[in-house]
Amino acid sequence: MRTAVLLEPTEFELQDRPRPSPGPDEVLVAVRDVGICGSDVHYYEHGRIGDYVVEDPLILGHESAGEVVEVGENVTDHEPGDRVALEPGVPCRRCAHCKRGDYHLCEGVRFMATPPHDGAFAEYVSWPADFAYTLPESVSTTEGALCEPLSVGIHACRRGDVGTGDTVLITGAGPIGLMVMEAARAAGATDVILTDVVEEKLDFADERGADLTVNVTERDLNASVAEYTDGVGADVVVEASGAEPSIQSTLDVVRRGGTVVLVGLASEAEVPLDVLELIDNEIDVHGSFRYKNTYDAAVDLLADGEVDVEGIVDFESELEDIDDAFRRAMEPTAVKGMISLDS
Ligand SMILES: NC(=O)c1ccc[n+]([C@@H]2O[C@H](COP(=O)([O-])OP(=O)(O)OC[C@H]3O[C@@H](n4cnc5c(N)ncnc54)[C@H](O)[C@@H]3O)[C@@H](O)[C@H]2O)c1
Ligand SMILES: C[C@@H](O)[C@H](N)C(=O)O
Repeated sequence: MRTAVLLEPTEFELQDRPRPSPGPDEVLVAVRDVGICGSDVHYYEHGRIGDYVVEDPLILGHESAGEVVEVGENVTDHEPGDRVALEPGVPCRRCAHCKRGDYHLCEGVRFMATPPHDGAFAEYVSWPADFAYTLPESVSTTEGALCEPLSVGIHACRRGDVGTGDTVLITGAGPIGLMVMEAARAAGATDVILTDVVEEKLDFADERGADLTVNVTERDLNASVAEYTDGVGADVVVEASGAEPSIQSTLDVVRRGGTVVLVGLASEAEVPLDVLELIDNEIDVHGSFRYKNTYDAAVDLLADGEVDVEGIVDFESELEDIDDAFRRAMEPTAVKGMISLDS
């Protein structure tokens, strides 16, 4: 099968590798669509994310969907021809975190495209059947692949307990910020504010229905939020940029008694936050790591037309053009690139 393998930073090689066989509890999936995520781009550029280092050639790509072509002997709920979205993180199922239901926190998780585990820029992937979610006729495999970033958005909104009538401020209008906007709307938020430092990103967020966008390089965020919320502040602030000044600004724009959800990964592990402000204003601060139990919800939201994910795709490429696609994904105005495979 054809694969795109990252040999070292900025160097992909197209390789033919043996097609995998499904294990007894697995499905073999002919991959159709794979999104390019910021973490793929980071591995491509730098060869590492924190402690995760690409030491051996690695297949990137963890936002994927395709068609089942073969099933293992124990698999009863999938059959060849099913179109499925693949949840990329498979936990050990046995540790304390898995047993209490926090399988996304499993320390033995096998997460696609996180070294040393290969991802989905390949013609075929063999994957546990219970981490493959059947897509109804109305949901495309592009949308199936984008269940992954949508899941990050759903989980962040669940962590922030976003509810009916809420005003949600999202810092960072990249794909994750945009997916948080979709999930927040689906959860009942009536007012969504997005910030960014790139005007084109905010124009795009406007087109997608943001109620207010703020370019923080040009306008004072506190004043803009105060004006929009009559001085109250946002009910929930979801930080989706990873930029230190943005993380610090969250406490200034959340309302007293509100919630801050940190999704963006800061380049520095330590970011000063005013704990007295946090205590005085009784602000809940939550980390949000990947997701759990979101794929069924994501597929249902897509089937019901409650969210739009396909609209964030700004370019598509073939596997053979993966180098160009990654270079394009690195442009500051790029939002979401997809690699399409036709087996
Ligand atoms: N916690 C998780 O599970 C999880 C999952 C996926 C991604 N992430 C992280 O979430 C963040 C967003 O992901 P993405 O793929 O959308 O990244 P991205 O880089 O495409 O988007 C980030 C956006 O933030 C904007 N930005 C930069 N500085 C800013 C500032 N000071 N204020 C407001 N906006 C600013 C950028 O212009 C960009 O549009 C990244 O840090 C990523 O690593 C976390
Ligand atoms: C969750 C996923 O999208 C993220 N990029 C990660 O590797 O954790």
